[in-house]
Amino acid sequence: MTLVAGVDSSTQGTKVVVRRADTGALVREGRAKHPEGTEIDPEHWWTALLSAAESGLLDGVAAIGVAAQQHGMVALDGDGRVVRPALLWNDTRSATAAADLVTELGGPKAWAEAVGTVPVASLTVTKLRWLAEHEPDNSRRVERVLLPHDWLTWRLTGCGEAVTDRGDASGTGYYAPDRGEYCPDLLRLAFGREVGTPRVAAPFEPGPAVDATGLPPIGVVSAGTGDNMAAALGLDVRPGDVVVSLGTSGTAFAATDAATADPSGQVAGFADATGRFLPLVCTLNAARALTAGAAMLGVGLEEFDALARSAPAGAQGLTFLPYLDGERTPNLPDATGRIDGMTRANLAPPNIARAVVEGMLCGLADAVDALAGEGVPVRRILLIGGGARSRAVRTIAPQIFGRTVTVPEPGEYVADGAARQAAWALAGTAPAWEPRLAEDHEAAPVPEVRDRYAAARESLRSAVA
Ligand SMILES: Nc1ncnc2c1ncn2[C@@H]1O[C@H](COP(=O)(O)OP(=O)(O)O)[C@@H](O)[C@H]1O
Ligand SMILES: O=C(CO)[C@@H](O)[C@H](O)COP(=O)(O)O
Repeated sequence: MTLVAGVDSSTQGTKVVVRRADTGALVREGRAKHPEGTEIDPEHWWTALLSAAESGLLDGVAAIGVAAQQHGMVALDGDGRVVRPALLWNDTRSATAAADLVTELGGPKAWAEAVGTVPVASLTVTKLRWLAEHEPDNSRRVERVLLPHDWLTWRLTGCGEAVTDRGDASGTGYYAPDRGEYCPDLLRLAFGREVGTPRVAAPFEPGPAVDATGLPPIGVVSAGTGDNMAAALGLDVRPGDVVVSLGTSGTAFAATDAATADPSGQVAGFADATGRFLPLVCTLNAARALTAGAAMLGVGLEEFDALARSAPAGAQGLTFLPYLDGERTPNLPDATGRIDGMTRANLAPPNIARAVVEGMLCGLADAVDALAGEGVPVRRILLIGGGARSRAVRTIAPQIFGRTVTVPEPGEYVADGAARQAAWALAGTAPAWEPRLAEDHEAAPVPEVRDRYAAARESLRSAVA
């Protein structure tokens, strides 16, 4: 029995799955947490990977792939040491740098045409500008910039050649997914000079063997990819499927044959891990809005869930804007959250819990609309990520999205996608893995919840403009 492994090194933790290469059946899995914060020494990802893989988890594995949170800036000096902790996708300090870069290139349309995406603080290119402006000494030492998954793959393979894939590269802001090329002019614009970038491997290219102390011998390391691209691969998405992932970030994305270039900046025109494209909308506030809501009410996630389900649709008039960590879509990095519509009659824990779930989902329903506005067909919504484990989320989602919501059985779809990439790289052909079980959730739409949310969002937007 040939085994393959997939790693998901996401914002809050590392998950590792080991699956059969022929059927995709789950054999074993491991996990470890990452420290809190929006900057982190990449060494923590490495120790989390070793810890998730301890007790022989990877013994007998023939190939491994790594998927990780997108966009993080891992800046290395000439000796391959990090010059500072990695700045993560959810670190908003480069928001001014993003706005400056948009202006300097000639506006949002120029960026959409160049790289498919209008930079916001999440993109690596804006973090390079921030580094150049705020930390000149560190900046002078930078020889190479990698993404989190590139760095982990490089460590796994003994720090030889650094490789990436077109999916993760497309989230840098200095790689054009439609042309399949880096854009040295944009690196110079952002950083004042060019820096080394990893080679972009072909989809499913088999890489070298694992060469790292603390791990067993594994013959093939695939190129890896960004976590959203890996989830698309793990779910084997088809035309018409839109994935909504409720992790630390909220994302809505689809795999398409044509590249997108949205000058409004809502839809990022990423590439996927298979040679296609992955238009994607990302919010900064998803599952952690639920944990913050539960903490505010002084209850655990299960009780929070029960409270939300006990309140009527619309939370008796409460509307929650979930911008607890600022927001990326809409681009309001300095925004804060808000609860509107409070009265003596409706200010009760069930309504607050319900409003938090509804508000978080409304942000993702806007994301699905933005994809549709770019011509992405929406025939099925697939709900995944930690937040999809909440029963309240699963039952309220069809009311907010106004359509059937399909929830695949709980699982680690990012790590699964990385494992599938590894199996594909090993065999040279697509593995025919069994489709995963899924449950359809239906409910009558409640459009007034989205109408109230839209009014609150626009009122906040005009207040900060
Ligand atoms: N039953 C649940 N209800 C609500 N949130 C949950 C539940 N289970 C997990 N979560 C949340 O999901 C998040 C982790 O989801 P995950 O998709 O693994 O995120 P990431 O990939 O960003 O690390 C955590 O914030 C966790 O609190
Ligand atoms: O920035 C994005 C997508 O553009 C995020 O989706 C990150 O890739 C982090 O993902 P999670 O930790 O939420 O899975």
